[in-house]
Amino acid sequence: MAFRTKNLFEKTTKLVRSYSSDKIYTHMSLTLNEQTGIATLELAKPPVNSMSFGFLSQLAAAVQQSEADKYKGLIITSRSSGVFSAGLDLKELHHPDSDRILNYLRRLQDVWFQLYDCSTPTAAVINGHSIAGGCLLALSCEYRVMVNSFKIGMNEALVGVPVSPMFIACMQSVIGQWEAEKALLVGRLFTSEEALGVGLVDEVVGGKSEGVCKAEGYLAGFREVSARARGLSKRYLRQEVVRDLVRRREEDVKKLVEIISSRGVQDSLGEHLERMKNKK
Ligand SMILES: CCCC/C=C\CC(=O)SCCNC(=O)CCNC(=O)[C@H](O)C(C)(C)COP(=O)(O)OP(=O)(O)OC[C@H]1O[C@@H](n2cnc3c(N)ncnc32)[C@H](O)[C@@H]1OP(=O)(O)O
Repeated sequence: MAFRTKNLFEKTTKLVRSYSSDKIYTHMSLTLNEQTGIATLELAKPPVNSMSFGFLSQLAAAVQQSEADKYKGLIITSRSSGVFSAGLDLKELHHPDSDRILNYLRRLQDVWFQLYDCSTPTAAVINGHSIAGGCLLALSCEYRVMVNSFKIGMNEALVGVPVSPMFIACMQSVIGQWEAEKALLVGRLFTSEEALGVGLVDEVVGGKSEGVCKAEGYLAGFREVSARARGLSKRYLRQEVVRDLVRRREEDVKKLVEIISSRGVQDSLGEHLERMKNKK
């Protein structure tokens, strides 16, 4: 089989520069299978694929690349065997500079809109823990297959941070209002099997390669379907959620900055970071 690893930086220099002056595509790789037209985006920011400013910029560029090059599908997975993504980089949220946190959250919104609203068929192979922002990333894809023995969910309640509207919208759209409420208000992390039970993931498998096969199977299901009609239908199906969040995005981001910067939330974040340090 012919595989080609793209140097995304080369192809998207202009785009990437407009997002960030960070050196780009150091935190992930995008590999196109030229036979199937399906690309795999492998997250590779050790140790836990935390979503720093630079990570989000690269993710945005990779999603744009998949649209621009009209990939037949995009599979998002992790190079780590234990963590899909630990979510937002807690260091970005703790004692933030006011301009940086504003731009950071705006970038998070941008990435989410791009991925959630992209016409490219998307699938997540969740081959490790997938927490908060990591769960958002998986839920923004159309199809999720999860390797067993890991945890997935949005733990904001346990971190002491409110769950933001786009996280809520995504969770609601996948598991429904009541299940979302029950999970989000206590920051529940589901095992792979529990996630399957509640519909948070579509399949549970024994390992990553099996997961990739399942994801390829899902994406191959669109081979006979008009890409244009499919892309438009996806947008129509998701437009209500997108429209509402686009309309209120600036209001949401300013409110979130205010909340995150508050003394109580900063104290909780500090305690959470301390707990993680001390668990060793
Ligand atoms: C929109 C605005 C509001 C949004 C609010 C919240 C959204 C979020 O996404 S907040 C992030 C929430 N995520 C977490 O709370 C995850 C915390 N991490 C874990 O539970 C574990 O690390 C995990 C289960 C993912 C993996 O466990 P291990 O494999 O045992 O690794 P370690 O715990 O030893 O971690 C290794 C190393 O990584 C650091 N780390 C972990 N998570 C994060 C993170 N989200 N951001 C930054 N850094 C993180 C951890 O502290 C360790 O660092 P060192 O001690 O320096 O090695």
